[in-house]
Amino acid sequence: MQTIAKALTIAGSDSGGGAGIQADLKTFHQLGVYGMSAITAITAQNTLGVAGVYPLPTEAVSHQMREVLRDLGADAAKTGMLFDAAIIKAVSEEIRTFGLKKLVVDPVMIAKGGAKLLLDEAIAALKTDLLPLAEVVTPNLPEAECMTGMEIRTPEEMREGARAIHALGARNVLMKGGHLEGDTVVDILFDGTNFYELAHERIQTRHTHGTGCTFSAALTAELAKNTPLVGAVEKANRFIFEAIKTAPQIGGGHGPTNHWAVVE
Ligand SMILES: Nc1ncnc2c1ncn2[C@@H]1O[C@H](COP(=O)(O)OP(=O)(O)OP(=O)(O)O)[C@@H](O)[C@H]1O
Ligand SMILES: Cc1ncc(CO)c(N)n1
Repeated sequence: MQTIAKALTIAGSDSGGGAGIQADLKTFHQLGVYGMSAITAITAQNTLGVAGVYPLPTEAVSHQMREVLRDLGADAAKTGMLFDAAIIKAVSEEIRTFGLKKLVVDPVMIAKGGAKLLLDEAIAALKTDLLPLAEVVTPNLPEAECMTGMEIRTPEEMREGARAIHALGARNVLMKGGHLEGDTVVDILFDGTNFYELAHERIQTRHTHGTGCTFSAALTAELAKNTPLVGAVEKANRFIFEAIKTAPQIGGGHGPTNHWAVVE
């Protein structure tokens, strides 16, 4: 019996189920990976927005990670919403202690409805403590702008932004292009030497809640299964495209994607 691949999500809870650890665990499961979680914050949230944010005590986050990693271990892990510098530092310490190498950092900062999921005072800790531990960091364009101070609105500016973020220590940078203008969505992977561009048509829909979480969870699941990085990014890209295209169309606002999406 082949040992099941295991992935750990270190992220916030989205009560609406479309983003956060809920999206991550559903995506891990759909891609055949055993999912585990260390919750960093609770949000009272639905498709209309985030009504409340309740960060957990730092020790509660560290303790969840230690209990999972000392017993079950993880073949790959991702970080999502981390909220403040203390949580970022505690999470970074446990990642170093347990030697987690296949780490996807999804630098969650602002929810689609505009709610702040990362305090401004935590940006520095994200860059100095967490990015150097990342196998790959997956910023959307506003997050990349925040981390670099650059304006990033075009594929060329995405490539320059990727270089700048790589210089902060992440081994690979996946710039997510959902916020680009126009009918084509381009994701750009930079490995420190080469750029890999994945372009596809923009799906005209409002149901894109949690697309970044779902994408990075799919990427994490593939890395947990030892898929090489470029192949893992390609699979995650296909998964999120199908998940958006077949979204369940629920909720009065930005609805969730389809975490039951099937891709080869
Ligand atoms: N309308 C769309 N049509 C097709 N692909 C999309 C669309 N919107 C986003 N994507 C894809 O979804 C993935 C996530 O990109 P996006 O920029 O939406 O992340 P995000 O802003 O972090 O998402 P969220 O904040 O909702 O979690 C990328 O692979 C992107 O190409
Ligand atoms: C808990 C949580 N994490 C991440 C996002 C980003 O969509 C969200 N809306 N909620």
